[in-house]
Order: sequence, then structure tokens, then C-alpha cells
Amino acid sequence: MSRLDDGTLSIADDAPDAGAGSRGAHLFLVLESSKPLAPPVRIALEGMAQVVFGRGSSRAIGRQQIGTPNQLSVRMADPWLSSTHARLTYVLRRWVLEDAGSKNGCIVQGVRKAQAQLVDGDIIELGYTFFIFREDLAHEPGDPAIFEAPRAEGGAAGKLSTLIPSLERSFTRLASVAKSTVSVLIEGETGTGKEVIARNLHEQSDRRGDFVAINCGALPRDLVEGELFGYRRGAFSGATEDRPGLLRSADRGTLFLDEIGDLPAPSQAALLRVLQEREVRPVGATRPVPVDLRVVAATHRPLERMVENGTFRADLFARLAGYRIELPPLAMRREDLGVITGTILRELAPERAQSLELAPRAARALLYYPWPGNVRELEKCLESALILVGEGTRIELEHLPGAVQAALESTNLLRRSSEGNAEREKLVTLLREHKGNIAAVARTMGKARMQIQRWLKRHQIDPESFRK
Ligand SMILES: Nc1ncnc2c1ncn2[C@@H]1O[C@H](COP(=O)(O)OP(=O)(O)OP(=O)(O)O)[C@@H](O)[C@H]1O
Repeated sequence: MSRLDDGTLSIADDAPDAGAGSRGAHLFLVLESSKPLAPPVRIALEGMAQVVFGRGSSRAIGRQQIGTPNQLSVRMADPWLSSTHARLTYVLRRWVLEDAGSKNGCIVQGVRKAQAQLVDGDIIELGYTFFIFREDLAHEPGDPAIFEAPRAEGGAAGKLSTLIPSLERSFTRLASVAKSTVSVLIEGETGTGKEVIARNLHEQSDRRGDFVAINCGALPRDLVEGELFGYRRGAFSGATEDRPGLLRSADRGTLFLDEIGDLPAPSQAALLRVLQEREVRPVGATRPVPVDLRVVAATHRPLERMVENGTFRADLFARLAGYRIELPPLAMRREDLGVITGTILRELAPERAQSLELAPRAARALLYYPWPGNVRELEKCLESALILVGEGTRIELEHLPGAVQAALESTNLLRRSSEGNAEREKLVTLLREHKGNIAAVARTMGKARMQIQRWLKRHQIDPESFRK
């Protein structure tokens, strides 16, 4: 990034220390609706007194060298921003956003505000730019104070771009795990990108064999073992020829066992034997065949709980879970919505991605929609939007699926947001008071614990962050 006219330093040449603590407030520049491919940015607020937002000739984020110490300047080439648009100030241990007399105002959780005390997860709109505030995010002291998402490359590697420090660390660790033969268990809801991770592990592994993906839930129950381990001709009626089976086709490659929680009990035992002995015995064969497998398993089911209640073998679980990675649902990593949208647009429309833009209302809908189908649903949503846009370059709200549009019906959003904000602020206040003790919050509010847990999920509040 370039140096600003007023002497502010750029991202590249100014990265003050994030501070000593391992948790702290962060601001994410999630998405510029008029430039959805512009790289999103994470800003650590620790040690800062104030952030000043305004219009600049190009984007530049950095510490102010003159004037107030510990002041950060966020300049965007956004025509809807005023030259000094808003200030975010640390007052009495809270971050307060204040409109600095802007023409187009500041919107927090869908509501125009002259002043707002920010709470964890707040979505802030300044001009056409969307930010998310995180009050208490885990990070490492060595993390850069200002971090710009690396430009997504093509292929599976580009899909490992994230602004979330803990996820970034998990993804970085994958590179070294990939080179080993340790088995990997990937947990996450459907569509969160588990197969993307598995493919990435294979790509980074230098294993020369194939990547073979098996959906354990889709194997016909009575044919599981034949499909997996192969069979000899005549082993059963219909076995008219020798078949090597899926496991052997992954020899010297990577075996991706998707939906491993759906594997029937007898096949769990047989698979365990293969992993222990590193050999496969095809159905009807007298002698086993050696195999060199690297196993990556994935599940959307709570495998550990299945072990506890006896529906999944503990010894197989231990074999599979050499290294575990959990992919959060998209609604829990909204900070990455811009990163992921950029990757998807580049992949779906490589030639015209640079010229695409999102109408602010469309961007707002993407940010508020809960994405039950996770990244896959976002991908489908953008795919259909691009078809509807046709030769055009601007994705309008009307180009998005009805359910996504409904996240925004403006009056609804405004009403819901102000009610929702009150609910959320109350929760945050009580969590602070009770140091994250959900039972105590439930008692004070006269509600069931489960209800509080539902609200925490809805508002994406992590009670852990209050338990310091
Ligand atoms: N970070 C990302 N950026 C862009 N696209 C992504 C990302 N993560 C996942 N995708 C895309 O989302 C879709 C779903 O991903 P994937 O199949 O890996 O999910 P999954 O968790 O394995 O789903 P399931 O549990 O249903 O098998 C794929 O088309 C994938 O390319």
C-alpha cells in the first residue's frame, strides 16, 4: 500500500506489535461492495486510542505519525465516504463509534447511528465498505497489527485464505502435517470446505498416488466391504471379475473418507484392521495385499460423542484423529465473507471478476444471511447471481436467492436489528458481569440455559471470551 498525502504510513511499512495479550479487540475490513476483490484486512485495536475513517485517493491503513499518538487512519477510495467520516475511540474500556458529521452516516447492525458502543460481532457500514468488530479475539502476540488477506490463488490452496488468527494458524500447520503420514480428521458442518482441506493436504503431500474420495454414507450397506477392500472373482454371486477396491486405488496416494461417522460397525472393524496392518484383504481372497495409505477422514457428526455412546469405535477414532482440524460454520467466520466471496468470484468468472461489483444492499444481505449451507451455499448463490447478471457487472439484491434477499427486507432488518441489538447488548452486559457463566446469566434473565445458548449462537457471541 502507498504512503498517504498526510504522512500516514502504509500497511507494508508499518506493523506495530499486536501487544502482549493473547486476546484483544479487532476490526475487520470485510468487504468493499464496489470492489469485492479488494483484499480484506484485519486490524488489531490493542494499544490504539482512536481509529479515524475517511475518504482517500486510494486505500491506505496505517498509524498516524503526526497528531494524536496511537491513532490509526483508515482511508478508502470510497466516494460514499466523507473526507473525515467517523471515529472509533477507546473510552472507559469500550470501543465507541461516532459519526464525524458524515454525509451518508454510519450504520451499525443495520441501524443508522450517530454514536454506538460496539459489541462483539457488530457489522458496521461506512459508505460502501463493510467492517466487523470483534471485541475479544484470540491471537498471538507476534501477529501483525495490520494484516491484509493474501491474494487468493487458484486451486485448493487459494481456499485456505483467512483473516481469523486461530484458523490461519491451523491452516499453516496443515503444510507440515501434509508432509507426514499422520492421519487427519476434519470436522465441520456440511459445505464448510472439508474436502477442500483434504485435497490441499494431498496436493502438499508429495504423495504420488491418487486422491481417492469415498463418501462412506453413500456406500450401499451390504456392499461396503467389497467396494472398499475389493473382491476376488467368484467371492459372491455377481463377482464376475477381480476388483481391487477403492482403498487399493489410493495406494501411495490419499484416501479421503468423507462422512466417516456413517460407516457401519462391521466396516469400522475391517477398516481399523487395514490401518493397523497396512494391508487389505479383498473379499474372497486368501492372502492380504500390502497398501501404503494416507488417510484423511471428515465428518459433520459429533464423532467424539458417538465414541462416548458406543456408535463409533474408540480405537478407530484414535487411529483417524492423528491431527484434528475443525472448520467453523460460515456464520461463525463472517469476517472471512469477503475473502471467500473474492475467491469464489475469481473462480467462477476469471475473466470479468475484476470488473464485478456488489450493490451495497446485496453485500449487506450476504453479510446478514446465516448461511445454513455454509460456503457451498454462498458459492451456489454467487453462481446463480452471475447467471442473472448476464453481461452486466453489478450484482444487485434481486440477483440473489429469495432466502438471502429476505435477510434484508429493509424494514424487517431495521426492526429486527434494533430489537436484536437490545437483546445482544443485554447478553453482553450480563456475560461481562458474570464472567461468561451461562447458568448465572440464565438465572438473572429468568430463562433456561438452552435459551441463552441459542441466543449466544444467534448473536455469534463466544461466552469463553468473557471468562478471563
Ligand atoms: N474457503 C473457500 N473459498 C472458496 N470456496 C470454497 C471454500 N471452502 C469451500 N469452498 C467451496 O465450497 C464447496 C463445498 O466445499 P467442500 O465440498 O469442501 O465442503 P464439505 O465440508 O466437504 O461438504 P460436505 O460435508 O457436504 O461434503 C466446494 O465447491 C468448495 O470448492
